Amino acid sequence: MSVSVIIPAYNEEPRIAEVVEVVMTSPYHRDVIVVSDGSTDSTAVVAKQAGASVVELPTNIGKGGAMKVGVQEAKYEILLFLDADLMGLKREHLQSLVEPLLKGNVEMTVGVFERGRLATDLGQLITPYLSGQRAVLKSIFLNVSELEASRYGVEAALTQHFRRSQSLRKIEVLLPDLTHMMKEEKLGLLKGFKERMKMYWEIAKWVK
Ligand SMILES: O=c1ccn([C@@H]2O[C@H](COP(=O)(O)OP(=O)(O)O)[C@@H](O)[C@H]2O)c(=O)[nH]1
Ligand SMILES: O=C(O)[C@@H](COP(=O)(O)O)O[C@H]1O[C@H](CO)[C@@H](O)[C@H](O)[C@H]1O
Repeated sequence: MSVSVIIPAYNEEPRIAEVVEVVMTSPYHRDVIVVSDGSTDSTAVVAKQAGASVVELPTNIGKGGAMKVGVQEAKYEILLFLDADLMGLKREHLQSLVEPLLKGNVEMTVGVFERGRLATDLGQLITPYLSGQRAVLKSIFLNVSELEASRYGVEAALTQHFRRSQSLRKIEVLLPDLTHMMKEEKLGLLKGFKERMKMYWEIAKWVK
């Protein structure tokens, strides 16, 4: 069975190729969609060169909106979401994320970094439900309301949807030796911290 991979990306030119290239080597990830969310750098060009289908949004609409646009383009029922700034991604990680859905055991997996880097491991230990690495069924994703407006609240909203349901099943899967680049590393300490606070505010709105 095939899987659609959706990678929302905002100004990820230096990082996107590594992620797309790994996904392209995987046997069942035939549909690889990068949604460049109003990027002002060459994210879209680099993603295309690496082999992805690219949707270029003219303005930045936020992560949740970008994911929804990607889902509307997706060919398959199993969706795999990945962040564009992962460091150390391997085919085994993709397999761990999608296998429980391929077997029909659950409707969503959430990937948790393990032994990546202390700072990102700790973050995910405290709030695993925020992880951007997850596989979910398309029909369920499309049932969650207001994801377009959720920005960084998208993962919290998805997790809430599962918590409230009697029937939907999810599991956490460990992703060894994987990490991502933190906002402070991408943007500098001050701007990164400001963006982090904005992100927490966007998440808080969805934790009801
Ligand atoms: O407005 C935005 C902000 C972020 N992203 C993407 O969403 C993913 C997670 O964002 P980020 O790395 O900023 O989150 P962090 O991991 O630092 O919390 C990355 O692929 C970003 O490029 C996006 O598509 N639109
Ligand atoms: O884990 C977290 O607390 C945040 C912040 O991670 P960093 O402090 O930048 O390592 O990152 C995640 O949360 C966002 C909101 O759910 C997701 O959109 C990101 O994909 C995810 O990396």
